[in-house]
Order: sequence, then structure tokens, then C-alpha cells
Amino acid sequence: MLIVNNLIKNYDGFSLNCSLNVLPGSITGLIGKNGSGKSTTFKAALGLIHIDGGSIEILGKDLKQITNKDKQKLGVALSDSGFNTYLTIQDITYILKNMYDEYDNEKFLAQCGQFGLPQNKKIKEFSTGMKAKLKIIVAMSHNASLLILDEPTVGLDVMARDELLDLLRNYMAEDDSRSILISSHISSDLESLCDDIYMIHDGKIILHEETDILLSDYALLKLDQNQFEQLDKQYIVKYKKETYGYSCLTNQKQFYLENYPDIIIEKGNIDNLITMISRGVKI
Ligand SMILES: Nc1ncnc2c1ncn2[C@@H]1O[C@H](COP(=O)(O)OP(=O)(O)OP(=O)(O)O)[C@@H](O)[C@H]1O
Repeated sequence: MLIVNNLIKNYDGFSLNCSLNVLPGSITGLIGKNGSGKSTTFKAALGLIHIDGGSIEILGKDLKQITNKDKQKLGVALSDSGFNTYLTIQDITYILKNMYDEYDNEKFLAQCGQFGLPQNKKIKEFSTGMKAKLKIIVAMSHNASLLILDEPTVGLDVMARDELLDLLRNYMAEDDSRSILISSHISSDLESLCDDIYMIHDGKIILHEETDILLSDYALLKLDQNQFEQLDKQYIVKYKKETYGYSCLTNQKQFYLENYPDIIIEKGNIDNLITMISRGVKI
């Protein structure tokens, strides 16, 4: 659906060099701290910025060959995009009707209603969360095969986030060839939604793994000095000095559960992973 191959984008003081692959029928997450290059990757993948190297294949074609008709198959929500804030949802329905052959007005208005978005109020009077919801509903309004969503849950409260994640799951369930590329700094969103996750740090992909494997096979070991020295480190990805000794990230939790019954092994979550992979030291 989307193949980003050795994409290079250089800004003063920042260099992006990343590859990623969004498979048909899957939800792929891109996670990374502020300024790590998520939005730059999304904009480059959509051809919105000039790139300094690499190639992008989207919807089975080289990005340079994509036509306006092909673009109808994309549903996009970027962090710094949106409609003119003087428009109402009613106004937007006319724009969407003109833009997209497969725009589904009934579904769009039903979803606006579900999220409590008033049809006749100007968008400038919407709260941050309401604007965020509108962007996603618009992206899903025209039967796109690929949704590209940059930080769509920013500004949403926990309940609205859950509703939105359910909407995305339903969108995928309606057609199993659809795909989503989504970024978020809220790791629990990605854990519960994505089939696979890429982690980006300082413009580089530092980890790519299926979410199930991240959650089942990765774990954090907490060791004192002696335990650390004795440890077989063949499955340790990164380690970090702590006040109590060392924390170690493994990608083979079972090995340490079986061979080191006395050490503390904490189930991995994506926040631990980000911290360890970005700040830990390689063995
Ligand atoms: N137009 C630009 N000109 C110069 N530098 C830029 C430009 N756009 C982005 N950058 C730089 O590229 C780096 C990555 O920014 P980017 O917006 O891709 O990060 P991000 O991971 O999306 O961050 P956030 O989570 O804060 O949105 C930052 O150092 C940023 O300052």
C-alpha cells in the first residue's frame, strides 16, 4: 500500500533517513518523541515536500505517477492541516461531494452526529477535540484504501480516543484490503490498534516489530550489579545503568524466564521500549 524506501530529507540540524512498509489490510504505527521526524515522513510520503533521496510507492505506483483520481483513494489527516475555520460541516459536505466520487454523505453526517459535532456551527468555534474528530471523519468519508493519520488523537479525551480507535477498527473491518498508517505519541493507542509498529528516533527507524511480538517477547529485566555480570546477554537489546543496578531490554523474554527464575522481569510496554531503545546502551 505504501513503501517508503530510504527516504532522505535534510533540514538544517535534522536529517531524516527512513524506510517503512504499510501492507494491505494492516494498521501500521509510527511512534517517536517530538521532533523525531514523524510529520516529515508523512508529508514526504504524500509528496507535499521535496525529498533529498529515496523513493516512495503509494497505492502500487511510484509517487510521481499518482494521478488526482488515485488520490481519491487516500484519506489524509495531517497535524497542521484542516478546513478554513469559517466553514461549517454543512459547507464541508458540499466540498467533499465535489472532491470525491465515493463520498458517503449519509455516513459522514451520521459520524459527525455520533461525535457530537454540530452541523451549522463554524469550525472556528469548535474545541480542539472537535476539530480533531472532524479531521478523522473527513478522512474516512470517501472509501479511501489508505488512511494516513498524523497524531489523530491529539486533543481528544480518553473516551473520544476510544471511540475514534473503534471507528478506525470498524473502517478496517468493512474492507480487509484497506490500510492505515498512523502516528501517535500515546503508545497505548498504538498498542491496542496497530498490527506493527515502527519507532523513529532522530530521523532514523530504530525498531520495527509486530505489536503482538513487542508485547509478548519484549520485556524489561531489573538486575543488581552481580546479576548483570552473571547474565547471558545474547538476547539483550539495550541496557541502562540505574540506581539499583541495571535495566535490560530483551526481545526473548521466555529465555530469561526459564533460565533466570530469580530476576525481576517486567512485561514490556511500548513506553519502556521507547525509553530503553532511545536511551539505552547497546551490548
Ligand atoms: N519546514 C521545515 N524547516 C526546517 N526544519 C523543519 C521543517 N519541518 C520540520 N523540521 C524539523 O524536522 C525535525 C522533525 O520534525 P517533525 O515535525 O517531522 O517531527 P515530529 O516527529 O512530527 O514531531 P512532533 O511530534 O513534535 O509533531 C524537527 O527538528 C523540525 O524542526
